[in-house]
Amino acid sequence: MKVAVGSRNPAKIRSVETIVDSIGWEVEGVDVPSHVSPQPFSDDETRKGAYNRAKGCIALGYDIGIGLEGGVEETEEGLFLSNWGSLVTKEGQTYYASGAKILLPDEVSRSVRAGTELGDVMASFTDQQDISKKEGAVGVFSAGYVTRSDMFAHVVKLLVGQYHYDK
Ligand SMILES: O=P(O)(O)OP(=O)(O)OP(=O)(O)OC[C@H]1O[C@@H](n2cnc3c(O)ncnc32)[C@H](O)[C@@H]1O
Ligand SMILES: [Mg+2]
Repeated sequence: MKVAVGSRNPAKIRSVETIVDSIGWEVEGVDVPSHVSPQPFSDDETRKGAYNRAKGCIALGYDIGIGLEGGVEETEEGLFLSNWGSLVTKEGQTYYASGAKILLPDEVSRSVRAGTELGDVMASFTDQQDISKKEGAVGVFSAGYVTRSDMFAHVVKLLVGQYHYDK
């Protein structure tokens, strides 16, 4: 089974590898377009980005494409992190799962609303350039209890699990 993750971000690739290694799926990280803005601003946009990435993998000839997308969602309480995943098969089966959500601190939300990508805001907030490829905002603001890879690994379990339920 040739499986691709629609991203070169090691935090995303690792989260898929962790889950599918044991079922014998080979995984590659590939560059595909999300066809949404670099910083999605709603659940819908984030979910679409995940789906488009998964479809992009199928267009490249893989049997299964997995798309993982990070975004934010405005609520009455403030700006929440929003994460989505989608798994698409070459036969056209499509699955969705969303990831954990946490409220972002005001200081971070202000910069994101003003137009800076969350990854860049987090890089200056933590003084670590590649934080989005490591523990991510979710890791930082959960004191390391749930890293970006942990969070996406849960999404991938939900995706692969739904796929297996159907088989
Ligand atoms: O290379 P890709 O796959 O695009 O990986 P990315 O880190 O840019 O991730 P997304 O496009 O899915 O996320 C959109 C933006 O939100 C940022 N982001 C989302 N979740 C994050 C998190 O937990 N920590 C840091 N940045 C995050 C991310 O860095 C981007 O600026
Ligand atoms: Mg991105």
